[in-house]
Amino acid sequence: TYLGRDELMRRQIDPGALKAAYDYIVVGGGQSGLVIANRLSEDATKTVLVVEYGTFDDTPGQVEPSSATNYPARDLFNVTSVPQPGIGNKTGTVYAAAVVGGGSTINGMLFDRGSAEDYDNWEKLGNAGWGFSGLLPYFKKSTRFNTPIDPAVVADANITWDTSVYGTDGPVQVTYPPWVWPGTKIQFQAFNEVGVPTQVEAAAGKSYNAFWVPSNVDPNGRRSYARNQYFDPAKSRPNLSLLVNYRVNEVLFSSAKRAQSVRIQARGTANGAATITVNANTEIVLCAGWLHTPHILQRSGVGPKALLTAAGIPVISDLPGVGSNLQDHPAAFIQFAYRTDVFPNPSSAQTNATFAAWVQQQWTQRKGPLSVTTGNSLGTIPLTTMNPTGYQDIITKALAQTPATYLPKTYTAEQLSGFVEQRKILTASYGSSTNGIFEIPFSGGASTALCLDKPMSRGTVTLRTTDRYAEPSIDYNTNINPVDVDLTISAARFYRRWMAAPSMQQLGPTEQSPGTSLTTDAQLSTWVSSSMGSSTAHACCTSAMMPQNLGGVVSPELLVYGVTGLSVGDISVIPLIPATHTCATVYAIAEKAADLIKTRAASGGDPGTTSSTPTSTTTSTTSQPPTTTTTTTTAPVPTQTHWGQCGGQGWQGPRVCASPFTCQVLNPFYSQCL
Ligand SMILES: Cc1cc2nc3c(=O)[nH]c(=O)nc-3n(C[C@H](O)[C@H](O)[C@H](O)COP(=O)(O)OP(=O)(O)OC[C@H]3O[C@@H](n4cnc5c(N)ncnc54)[C@H](O)[C@@H]3O)c2cc1C
Repeated sequence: TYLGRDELMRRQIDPGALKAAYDYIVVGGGQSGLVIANRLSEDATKTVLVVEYGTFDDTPGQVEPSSATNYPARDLFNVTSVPQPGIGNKTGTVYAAAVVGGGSTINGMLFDRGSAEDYDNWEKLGNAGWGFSGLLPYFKKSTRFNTPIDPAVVADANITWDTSVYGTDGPVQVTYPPWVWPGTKIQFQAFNEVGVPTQVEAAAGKSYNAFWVPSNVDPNGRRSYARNQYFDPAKSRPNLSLLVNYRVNEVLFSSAKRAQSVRIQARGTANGAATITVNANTEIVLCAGWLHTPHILQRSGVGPKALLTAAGIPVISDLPGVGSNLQDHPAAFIQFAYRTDVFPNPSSAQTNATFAAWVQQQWTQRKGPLSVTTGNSLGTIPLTTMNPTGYQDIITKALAQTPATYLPKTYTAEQLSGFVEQRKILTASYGSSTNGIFEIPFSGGASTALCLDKPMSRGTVTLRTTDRYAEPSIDYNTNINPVDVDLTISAARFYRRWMAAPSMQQLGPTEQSPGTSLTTDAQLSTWVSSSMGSSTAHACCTSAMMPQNLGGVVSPELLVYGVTGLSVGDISVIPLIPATHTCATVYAIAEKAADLIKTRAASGGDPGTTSSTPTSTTTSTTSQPPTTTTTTTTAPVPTQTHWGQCGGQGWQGPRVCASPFTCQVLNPFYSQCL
């Protein structure tokens, strides 16, 4: 079957075979969790258990480039945000992976890094060692750059790179696919004409202006990701165990507030049904992603005191920042059409049968348009370029705001101070010519998503006080801060300038939305509200690495404040969202996290090795000891859904689906066929 159940059964450990204790327990076998589990289990004397809510996705197509825009529901949590007043009360799809390999199993395979300033900003927030120079070794360690297989495509499109900023033998394989739509070259030229030069290698800390971005695919064009590059090579290690289809409910603490065990429950079983408690000798590492790492912390008594008290959860550590500081890249969809587009273009396969046949023929050699994932070129534009005469006014406006006005009402004095620090750094980035504020993905198409890379608004992930096991409440607070609207208006006006560039005229661009009649700030602000979506699947920052007196949740060593033996190794530790798609950054964070964990274990520092009786944080579930009885998994397997491939390549807006599929626009950025 599509899930490859035999393979699934071979790979997962049986819940009955669980040991009473492991040296390390990694919560979540997603992207970061598999990296950390691999690195920790390199030491054969250390036992590592990974507990993952999802299962294996062995669908053959899931490693093909076409999977980059499918986002299969079987591999995602089913969550929707609360209505967003800043964008006309729309609710938004919440993107959080529920599958072995996590986001790396289903993402768009666009593999870029932020600019050096993005990471240096983290360091400025009190996180020594987390600037670009501190992370570069881990960007390298996680990657291996393969020379693109088609030198003709490289030469024709003038794709450039610098191998020195990638690894040579890291797990994740990175390269440029053998296809570029001809219109892309014209778009690069037009960028150059409006003051946006092309970078030679953006991954060298220069991912601003216009640049090429590789895909995380192997030389055969197949997805290279955490599951096949970090887990599969390590899966036969006797000291590494992965339990799938289990949810971690809580972390349990000793009376000395040392994280001592996790309480887990089979997926799909009723809350309050039998649970199992597994002990950790050395450390528990939370890698459940931006959505569930804060949720698990809150359920475990680590979070905002008022929230925990309302939910009847004893407070282990009052950390107001758990679940706050939520950031993503919201996107507004801008639509143009080309009257005199070059041939072939991303729509040609739908309109020209000869070209469609050629595309299929090329794909038999794993070349041509079907080798492309979501595209390989980006404009990430500094505000000083987008709005040279108005950027200073936006900065002044941001700095003049009373911070609490646009922040969640739950923010404490510490969190407000933390936001003020963030704002100082963010506004410096708004005035920088070497840091991008808006992303414009382009691959030959005329329409695209304008993605706000540095939002000023902050959202929340909040446990439901009446049902702690229900999915948490997600409030992105998209565009709640008017500065974000000003930035998006700047981006829309800049896009028009780009479309008006001399080179672009050979394509005959015509504006469709916002529409040429909308010119004033007020008109464009209405358009922003109607066209913007909350997420491009880059949510982060909900257990931020910042000083505790600024509302932080973890230290620069990634240890959770107020307890011992507990760390976070996933995307939620990011304090400020970088101007990049987040996958490559998560690999670097997880690689660095693994080194930090190993180093402190070797030095006998935190978390120590004391053991005492765990204190339960809830009485609503029943703990049962692990048994040695062999049982087969009782966790339900999601039902199969047919997923079709949407027509078109690159960012072409709503896509045409082949009958009998119906095209569903997920957000302005991506669409899929149901
Ligand atoms: C649809 C989509 C498209 C994307 N496209 C791109 C792209 O093109 N380029 C790019 O750079 N980035 C992209 N991203 C972002 C990137 O993939 C993510 O930021 C990254 O994978 C996050 O890694 P993580 O380890 O923090 O979380 P995840 O990889 O999400 O891992 C979290 C894991 O924890 C598990 N889990 C959750 N709760 C529990 C629990 N209670 N108990 C046990 N397990 C639990 C989940 O099942 C999941 O496997 C995309 C993301 C998505 C979702």
